[in-house]
Amino acid sequence: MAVYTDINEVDLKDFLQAYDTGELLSFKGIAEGVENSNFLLHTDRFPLILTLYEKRVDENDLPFYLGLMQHLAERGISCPLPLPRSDGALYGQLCGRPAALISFLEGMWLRKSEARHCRELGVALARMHIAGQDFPLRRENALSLKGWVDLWDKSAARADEVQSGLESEISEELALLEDRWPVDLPEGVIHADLFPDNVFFIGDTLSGVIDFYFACNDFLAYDLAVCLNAWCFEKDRSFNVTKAKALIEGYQSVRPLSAAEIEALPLLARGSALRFFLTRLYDWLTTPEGALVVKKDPLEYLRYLRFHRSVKSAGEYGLS
Ligand SMILES: Nc1ncnc2c1ncn2[C@@H]1O[C@H](COP(=O)(O)OP(=O)(O)OP(=O)(O)O)[C@@H](O)[C@H]1O
Ligand SMILES: N[C@@H](CCO)C(=O)O
Repeated sequence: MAVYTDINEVDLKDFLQAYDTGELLSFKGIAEGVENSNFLLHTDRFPLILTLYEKRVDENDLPFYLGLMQHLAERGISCPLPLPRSDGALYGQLCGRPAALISFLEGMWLRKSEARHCRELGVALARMHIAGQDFPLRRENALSLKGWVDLWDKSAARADEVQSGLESEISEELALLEDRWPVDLPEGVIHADLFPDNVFFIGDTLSGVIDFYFACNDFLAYDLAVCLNAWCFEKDRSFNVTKAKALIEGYQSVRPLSAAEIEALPLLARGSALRFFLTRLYDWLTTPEGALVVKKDPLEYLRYLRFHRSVKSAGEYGLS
């Protein structure tokens, strides 16, 4: 899954009238992803991805997400390019949902990544941060401290159903992060969800980045912390320092980190682990049994959170 909203040919053809796509030849739902409904369209001119935006995407944020993709693509970052409608708008409405067409990117996401891929990822992330510096729109990170507190307020009372002791452990963690969260690190536009399934490779070469629907303005080093969690733990949940070192070295080959960013990395990694723990926990507790969506395991991120809590300095991530 993810096709939450089904579409039919008549509605789709009507929607496509506002675009210059050529003739629709076929369309099919894409099973992967958990947030939005995605379809692959073939026209007599080019393949396209159609996305219908679901519960977590606020329509007011679409100009930011779609404008950002356009901005980055114009600066040579390989990411989907939104196709404008003939009236210039970057999205329309289909089956009662906001919907956009974006270019199809070649490549596949890696089911098993190696340190060399993490290095490429680091390079691409830093290039993206630099290309985003002059993006004129702004979007606060709705899933930073305040968002974490809101999510926790909705889940805390039932957290011990998932693992005993969670309620007190996470409450303490949140209080600590609220107390110590950095205030003055370099900021910019971040992707904020750069998991392996959002990064395409052709062979060993990174071919593109997708899914900008959590992008926002926040600390640049926080994006690196998201990648440390999403890319540098093995299936047995052990931390792979070789991958972390490669990721950070790749990043620093384009954008060197300041001393303050390096010092803050373990704390940022804790925050990032907590962010994904909390969204997963919320979904775990609220998604009805039998829903056609893969529920991601919150406890995976609890493990990562505990790991970073034990880290004394960024040297443990392979930084020399
Ligand atoms: N521009 C694109 N080019 C090629 N394939 C794409 C593109 N955008 C999306 N896809 C395909 O659709 C799938 C789901 O896309 P995406 O990750 O954006 O969905 P999502 O529901 O927002 O998922 P999640 O947030 O869980 O990663 C991708 O794994 C990929 O197979
Ligand atoms: N990448 C997220 C899901 C999509 O936002 C997670 O793994 O929890």
